[in-house]
Amino acid sequence: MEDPSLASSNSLLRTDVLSRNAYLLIGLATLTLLVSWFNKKPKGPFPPGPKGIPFFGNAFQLPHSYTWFKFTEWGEQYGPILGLNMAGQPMVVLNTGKVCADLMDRRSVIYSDRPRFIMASEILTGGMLVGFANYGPIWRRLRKAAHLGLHLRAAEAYYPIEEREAAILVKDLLQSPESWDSHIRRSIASTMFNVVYNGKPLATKEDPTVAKINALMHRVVQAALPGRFLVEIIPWMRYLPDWMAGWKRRGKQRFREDSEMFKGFLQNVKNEVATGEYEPSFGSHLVYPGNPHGLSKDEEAWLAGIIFGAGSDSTAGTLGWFMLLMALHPEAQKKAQEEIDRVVGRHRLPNFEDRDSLPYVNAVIQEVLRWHPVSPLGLPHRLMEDDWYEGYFLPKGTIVVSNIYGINRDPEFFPDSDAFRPERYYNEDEDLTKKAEFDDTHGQGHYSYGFGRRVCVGMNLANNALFINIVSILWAVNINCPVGPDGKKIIPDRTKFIDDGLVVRPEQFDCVIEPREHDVNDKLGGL
Ligand code: HEM
Repeated sequence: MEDPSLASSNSLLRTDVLSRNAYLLIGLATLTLLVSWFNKKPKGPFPPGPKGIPFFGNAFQLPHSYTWFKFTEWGEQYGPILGLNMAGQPMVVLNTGKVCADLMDRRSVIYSDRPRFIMASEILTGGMLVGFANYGPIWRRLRKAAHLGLHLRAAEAYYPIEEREAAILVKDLLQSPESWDSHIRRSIASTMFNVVYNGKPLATKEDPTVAKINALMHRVVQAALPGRFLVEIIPWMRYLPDWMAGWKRRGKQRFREDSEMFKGFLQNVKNEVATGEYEPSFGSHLVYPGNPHGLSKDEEAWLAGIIFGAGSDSTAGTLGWFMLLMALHPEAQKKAQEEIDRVVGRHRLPNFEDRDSLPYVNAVIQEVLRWHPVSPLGLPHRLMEDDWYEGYFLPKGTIVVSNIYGINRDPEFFPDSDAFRPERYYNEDEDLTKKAEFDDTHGQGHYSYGFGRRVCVGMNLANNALFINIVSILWAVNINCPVGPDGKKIIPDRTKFIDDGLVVRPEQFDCVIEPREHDVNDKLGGL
């Protein structure tokens, strides 16, 4: 979704004061790039990759969608570390877990920066969007505060919110199963909103507050796309006075409005904390007097808002893949349900205390995350110093992309990798008491949460939300493919997806959701 207030500045050639001179500026940018290109003397060989065209290199060879398939294909041809030239900007794509871990985990001290996003990070979000922030003092403060509120133990404080929302989701699915996607999105938005700000469950996924935060996230992601703003190619334009640069003026105005919005949300939490009567939330942890994170008021407000924004669509998108995979794999669904019935019984909804006794359900969750990560290429890292790896020279400033989709399907670690097989998370005789080990996956068994110091800071919260929703859905309902007039199953196309720039989720598909027992609704209690 494009923000109309910024849209007028989105194209490179518009009727802005500057756009009249756009050709001149593009010429200047080209000249600058050419000069720096010819002056560059590489200190060693750059990793191999497809041959590009003069000056633009491989910039026009990347497809607009399914990029991860192309990277996987190139990886098979050129090796685990693929070198690309994006019009003078060196970029490497890492195609195995080992290379990702060697560089982004084990050398994280120089692989943890992000590429510079002038419009998206510096102007629209004042440098306070933790996921885009450069590796420096602001990011360190934000990340530390985020970690304090979301680490494994801290995330347990949000169990009651997650259990309540999962129960509401089940009730909604039983009432109007055809709207399953909306129910999932409402439930996760409500979970994340309450985890961050606390309050009441949200009534719909179209809640105006949520819609505003989502719009901001989309605005930022759109602004980060290559070619959106000329300033990304000619960085000195960042210093043009506002009266000369409409795009900058409008961006700053947006930033002021969004800052006010986020401060308002957090003020409500502050008011509650001041009364002494409040439920713990990420926000209450941030504003609690005496907390040691050292954030400014603006940083606090932005961190809370962005945690909501980063957590909602990613978790809901993963649940979308879960629904698809359950419709496609009734045998795995049945096995998980049998385990749940054995451990939990049929008289109550599952809860977090059941988790350790449900190894097969946990394996289903790992396999969903592995099979289709919502962020197939993660977020790009940027190399902060010259580096050497396996005889290749990687210059400072290289953009480093992890092909998470491809790595999660590396046949060496995940044989028959296209198959949905939760059993792969157990040892060979599929003894559910013995977990299989997967090196360098931060204990996850897949790479979907990224790497190094930039690894997803919300992964514990995401894993918790996925567990309680998945186990509750499987306890309550069966998910099946619809049957056509010819009596045959209508199988959803597992290769179709929506990529909205933030997450990749399956294209809308029909499935039949039915209660596992006629009185399942009565067992949900007084919701
Ligand atoms: C299934 C759900 C999720 C997936 C698959 C996912 C995946 C990712 C990935 C791949 C990255 C980039 C890591 C890197 O740069 O190497 C990331 C970063 C991030 N994620 Fe998640 N995420 C999920 C849920 C969440 C949740 C629930 C939250 C918040 C509570 C969250 C907050 C963040 C933040 C703030 C960053 C930026 C970290 C930084 O740059 O320091 N994510 N996530």
